[in-house]
Amino acid sequence: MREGRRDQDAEQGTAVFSSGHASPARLLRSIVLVGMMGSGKTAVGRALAQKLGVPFLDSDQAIEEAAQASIAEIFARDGEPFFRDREAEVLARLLSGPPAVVSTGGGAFLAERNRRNIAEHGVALWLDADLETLWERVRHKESRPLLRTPDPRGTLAALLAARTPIYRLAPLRLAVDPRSSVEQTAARALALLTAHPGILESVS
Ligand SMILES: Nc1ncnc2c1ncn2[C@@H]1O[C@H](COP(=O)(O)OP(=O)(O)OP(=O)(O)O)[C@@H](O)[C@H]1O
Ligand SMILES: O=C(O)C1=C[C@@H](O)[C@@H](O)[C@H](O)C1
Ligand SMILES: [Mg+2]
Repeated sequence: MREGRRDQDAEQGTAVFSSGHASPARLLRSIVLVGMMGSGKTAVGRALAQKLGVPFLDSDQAIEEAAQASIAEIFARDGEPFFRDREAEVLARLLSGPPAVVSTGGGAFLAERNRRNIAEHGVALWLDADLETLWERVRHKESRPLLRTPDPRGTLAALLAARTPIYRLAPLRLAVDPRSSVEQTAARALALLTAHPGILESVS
């Protein structure tokens, strides 16, 4: 790790990190990033995992690897219900391992079975971004099949409105500041986790 020490704790098999002035700490539960497409779950999740010295896992990427197909291809070929079943299976598998940062697909937290699984094995952290920020980040990408509509911005707005009450069920929320870089947002996520009991255990 660039900014701090990273050891592998032989007994626990989990990483111990110390970054900047913080004391060394061990991640006790997986951090599961939830929120809309474009909120930064993948980008921020990867940076956060690096800071914590734990594996980074992404349910969308794991589905694509297992299916040897892109998410857009799976949606087109097998339909959304099939994708949601694979998403639940993959998420359960990713959550069954040692503590990690797990980024989910934008719809994963909507399913009760996934919320239950996440609460059992980890803690959900909602990346709460506003419509403008989300739209700026997703508008030039073709990879999100749910936005392949005649009015993708309107679709994004409708999804945001419908999903926000469910994302609010996450125990942790980070308001995404569009002026913050991925690195700065990951640092803010780490500060939030450090302040919340039961997530990081001091090992000093
Ligand atoms: N804090 C940030 N600052 C600048 N760019 C960002 C930030 N967070 C994410 N991005 C960029 O926005 C785009 C979307 O981010 P990302 O793919 O991480 O979203 P996501 O929440 O994983 O979306 P999905 O649910 O579709 O997987 C990417 O190009 C990413 O690099
Ligand atoms: O918001 C959603 O429902 C989705 C978001 C992406 O991460 C992918 O999981 C897929 O495109 C569906
Ligand atoms: Mg993602």
